[in-house]
Amino acid sequence: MSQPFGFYQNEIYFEGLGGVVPRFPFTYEGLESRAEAALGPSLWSYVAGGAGDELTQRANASAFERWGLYPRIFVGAARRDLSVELFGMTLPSPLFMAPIGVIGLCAQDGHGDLATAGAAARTGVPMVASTLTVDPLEEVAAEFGSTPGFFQLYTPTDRELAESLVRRAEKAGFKAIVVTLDTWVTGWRPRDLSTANFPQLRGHCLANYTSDPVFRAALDRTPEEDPRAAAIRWAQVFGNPLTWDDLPWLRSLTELPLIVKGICHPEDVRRAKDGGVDGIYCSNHGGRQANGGLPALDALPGVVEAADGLPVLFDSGVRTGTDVVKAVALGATAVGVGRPYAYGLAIGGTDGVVHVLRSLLAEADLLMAVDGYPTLADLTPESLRRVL
Ligand SMILES: Cc1cc2nc3c(=O)[nH]c(=O)nc-3n(C[C@H](O)[C@H](O)[C@H](O)COP(=O)(O)O)c2cc1C
Ligand SMILES: CCCCC(=O)C(=O)O
Repeated sequence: MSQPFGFYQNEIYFEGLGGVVPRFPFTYEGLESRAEAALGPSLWSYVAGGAGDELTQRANASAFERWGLYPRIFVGAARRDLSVELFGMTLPSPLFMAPIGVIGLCAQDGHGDLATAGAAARTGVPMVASTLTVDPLEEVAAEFGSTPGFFQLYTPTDRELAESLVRRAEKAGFKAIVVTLDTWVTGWRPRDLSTANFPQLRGHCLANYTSDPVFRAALDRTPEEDPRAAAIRWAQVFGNPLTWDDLPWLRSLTELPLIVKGICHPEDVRRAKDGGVDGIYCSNHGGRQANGGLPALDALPGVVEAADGLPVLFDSGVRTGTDVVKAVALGATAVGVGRPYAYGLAIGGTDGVVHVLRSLLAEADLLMAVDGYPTLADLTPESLRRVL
């Protein structure tokens, strides 16, 4: 095994001995305030904002406070192993980067998807690339190095286009397809409404569409000649209110592992499982879609139980390494980080994302060392106690 994740702490201290002041913040609040300054009001409201009065968004994060980890003694957790098996791959840790649409814009040069993919290559932490990347999916995949990447599909109403996107993702080397089910229409987002964000962002969402032969064939004039017509066509095909009747078709799209994202109800898990999916992704989209809902963490145990051995990916509210550990203890196979890495990207490009990922992993690793949980398998619901 390469050096433990917790070694990041030593690196920072060594640099400190040499008088080097850390470039990036170590708390979520620190990331937020630096990112807000870097992004400017419009992008900040898009990334930081959520649905309604953001009750669910806040509840997602505070749900982690209601669980406390028991320390175990005399365990000798000097060596930790955070590796995890997922869809036949061995990942160095349970951490992955959740899909973030138009994240490209968060980087100074506007190519943040490529910078994020570069951070995946450097850390071994997989990126789930959104359908809404600013650069085409093939260019994003080319930056992954030996780290596996997953492709997140927003299923268009044009089935042929959906098939084409999946074919391209397969060809580009993506290792799994994540179909997001909770965003065929965007939720009520007051911050985006007050900055009239979406019409502006829309122009940057199109790369995977305008580079697609099926999408292009449906246009009278090329997107280069008539970008407005391409944007209109995109708005027409983007959102598909899928039903259970569509699951067999989705399943037939690929031989790659198929994961459905946005699942919180155990009954939905059972139906998805019956439909032959390979993984369940428990998430409420970081509180960006529906407000007033259950914190995703509170939905996780029911999802895990119903998944009955099927891998469960989780996100929504993960802010620290201890959050990662708690989600694993509650049964998540892999844990997605969202906004924090977008903030790292805004602050420092690839280096900023690498910093956020390494910080999360170092904190998780050191917590497992101090509290006596040498492997992920040692973390179970019995390791936790409800504290509030
Ligand atoms: C700015 C932004 C854009 C997002 N875009 C997508 C997307 O394109 N596809 C998707 O499935 N989820 C998207 N999500 C949701 C994330 O994948 C994830 O569920 C969410 O960020 C988790 O919440 P957290 O960031 O508060 O932890 C987006 C989230 C943010 C913050
Ligand atoms: C039109 C959807 C935008 C990307 C997304 O999923 C989000 O903002 O949460």
